[in-house]
Amino acid sequence: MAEPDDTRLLAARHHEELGDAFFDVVEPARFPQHILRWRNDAWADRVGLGALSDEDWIAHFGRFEPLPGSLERPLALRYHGHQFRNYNPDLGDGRGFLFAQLRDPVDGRLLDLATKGSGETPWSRGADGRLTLKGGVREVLATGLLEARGVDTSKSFSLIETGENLYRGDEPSPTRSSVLVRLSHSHIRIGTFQRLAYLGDQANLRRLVDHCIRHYMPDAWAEDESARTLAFFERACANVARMGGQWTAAGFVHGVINTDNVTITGESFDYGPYRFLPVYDPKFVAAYFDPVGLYAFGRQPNALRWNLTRLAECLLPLTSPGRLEGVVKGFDLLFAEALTKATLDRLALDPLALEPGDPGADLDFASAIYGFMAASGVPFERFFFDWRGGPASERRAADSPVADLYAGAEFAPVRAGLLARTPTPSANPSHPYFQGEPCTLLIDEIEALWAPIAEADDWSAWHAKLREIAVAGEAMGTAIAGYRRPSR
Ligand SMILES: Nc1ncnc2c1ncn2[C@@H]1O[C@H](COP(=O)(O)OP(=O)(O)OP(=O)(O)O)[C@@H](O)[C@H]1O
Repeated sequence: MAEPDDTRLLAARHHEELGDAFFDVVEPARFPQHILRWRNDAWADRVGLGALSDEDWIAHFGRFEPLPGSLERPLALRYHGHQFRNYNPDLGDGRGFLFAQLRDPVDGRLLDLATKGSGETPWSRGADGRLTLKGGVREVLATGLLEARGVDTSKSFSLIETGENLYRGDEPSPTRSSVLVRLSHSHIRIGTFQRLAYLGDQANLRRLVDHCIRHYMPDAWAEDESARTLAFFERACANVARMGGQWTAAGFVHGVINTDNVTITGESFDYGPYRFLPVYDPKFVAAYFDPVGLYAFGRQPNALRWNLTRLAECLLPLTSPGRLEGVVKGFDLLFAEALTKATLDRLALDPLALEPGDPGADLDFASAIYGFMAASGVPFERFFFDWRGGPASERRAADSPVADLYAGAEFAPVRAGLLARTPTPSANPSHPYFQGEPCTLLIDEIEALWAPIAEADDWSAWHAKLREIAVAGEAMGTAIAGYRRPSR
């Protein structure tokens, strides 16, 4: 068995403690090939796996030999979910499993290493249990740019091409296969609760609430079950609101906000048909299979509130219905505050805080920004790039290719708000990144990165983009470390 020679790996096995009603032990697929395409060295270093050789990396993340001290066998997790508002009781990890758990040595958070495309499970529903290479390539890009834009997202930890031919309706087929490993702060989905509520399994519902509090929000603990269930729900709402605010400020359209795709920690994950916005547009829809725009950019907060309402319903046997409803009613304000914070973070500006504890001026400022973006059609990322650090970038913004948009009367309140605030230390206006162009990932760019891989197995443009994303993350103070080549 290949072993990491870095002793910092803090392996854990907490999911198993929930009991075998929560998962099925499964076998990984045996792939005909293992070609390492991406290893996330920055995060691997952080969690104590950075010293693995490529060979050992493939043994763990392509053949799924257990990591020492972690799970002995992979666990396909059980869950249900509303998909586009239709309840589906046949879900569960159909092409993935929980491979390992570990503690982040820096902040102590419990992290999961989980897979996508690792083979069939009892929940595959007749499908192949695989992930296309293009799907994996897109997910690595999305997670990288979201991290750079300050979104709490799962990290793409490993991508290995696996040498099979797959058939898909939405890709020219046959198409290449891959297995992805992601690092995430829990995979406990709203759908994990829904399954227990559907089965009427109150004992396990209680166990799950207590497990979530213990491992993901220990400050919510209270002796009284009703009080701690409510505190758990409040934390989950705040986490999900934070994620929604970060998505909006990042110009990100997730595309499939089903209850099996939202976790109680509010860490963004599952990157299928996602898009980044070219310009601010509430009607923008990412998924071709969302004809009515249920998950359009401007409807993301509603979708998240709807998800949380489903979570509240699951908790009805454990706490007061009226108080759960009160928390749901507070979601819109939580979201507005989260969006304001995420917007200020993206601009690296301190809040104005005219009155202590009164976020009013900052909320108004965020509204003015998005109002301006909608009315002017300024390219989404351009605005944040031009104005990062507010007054610290005023001169640079005057030289922007869209400077004329900043000269109109509609921009005046935004300019005043920008100039009234103090840049934070992470504004970093002299970083070389801000002398170049904003880092974007629009759909045409993604297709152009994929084309040379598909046509000539040429990965250079994809790696160049990942390097560019890493530089953007460094400039914006969001990256934990720089890019390193994927194989050595
Ligand atoms: N090719 C496939 N084979 C088996 N199951 C699949 C396949 N594609 C999707 N599924 C299952 O269908 C459901 C919805 O798919 P979705 O794409 O939202 O999830 P996923 O990306 O596979 O997993 P996750 O939500 O962990 O990111 C999941 O239960 C997933 O496991």
